[in-house]
Amino acid sequence: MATLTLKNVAYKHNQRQILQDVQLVLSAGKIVGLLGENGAGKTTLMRLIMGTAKGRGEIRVNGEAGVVARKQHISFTDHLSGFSTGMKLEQIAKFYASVYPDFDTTRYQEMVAFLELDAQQKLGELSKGTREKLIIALTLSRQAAVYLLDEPFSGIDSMSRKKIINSIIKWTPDEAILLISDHYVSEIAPILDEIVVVKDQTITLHQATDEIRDRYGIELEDYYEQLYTGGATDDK
Ligand SMILES: Nc1ncnc2c1ncn2[C@@H]1O[C@H](COP(=O)(O)OP(=O)(O)OP(=O)(O)O)[C@@H](O)[C@H]1O
Repeated sequence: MATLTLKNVAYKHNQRQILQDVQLVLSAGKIVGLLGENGAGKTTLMRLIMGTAKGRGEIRVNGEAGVVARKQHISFTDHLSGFSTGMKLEQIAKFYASVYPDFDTTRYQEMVAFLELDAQQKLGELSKGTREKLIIALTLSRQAAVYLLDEPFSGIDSMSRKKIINSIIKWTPDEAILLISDHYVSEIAPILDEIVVVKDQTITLHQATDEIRDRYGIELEDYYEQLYTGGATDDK
């Protein structure tokens, strides 16, 4: 079963403390919202989990702490920055299939059809939203324990958002952990099992969404808003 644990994780950039004292335990079968304001450190946390940023502390995925072993269990597409803009989508998919033995081409083709991507289009021709759809298709087409989606809804219109949410529900394996970051919770609230809030350089809250609704009798959006206006407390 998939597990992701972070113990005493800290990260500095140019002498500036970005994250510190980060503790987190996530277990299999959960869709987890990683929430926080601009610059809170959500992307940094994903890059630390993936091993593309190096910090202090211990990060384990399925018990593996070493970066190479850990990476094999994680599917994360870091903004496709390594690909040239002239590459066609079908070439990118072929590259993924050749590099990742766990890449499921059938699943990818299904997602391409569902998200209405054009395999002949070039990366540089994609709109922001279409690019996000491609990232989701590539990321979820791998068979991994942990999936990381970094702000898949930025710049996305509401129809595409619904499609993306539906693809997440349909294609995220039941036994995996999906960590999905966003500034706002409203867009993804219906599919989240847990939320993790990054604030003041650390994780200030990790709670099940059912518990929030049951205990406080309010929707996730309102609860999250209260965290910033001082109304909600974390007494976990
Ligand atoms: N490699 C880096 N180069 C420059 N700045 C960095 C780097 N790594 C972290 N930072 C800084 O760390 C802070 C957190 O950034 P990060 O992108 O993780 O936040 P975020 O929560 O994902 O924000 P956003 O929601 O705006 O994407 C920022 O102040 C950023 O400038």
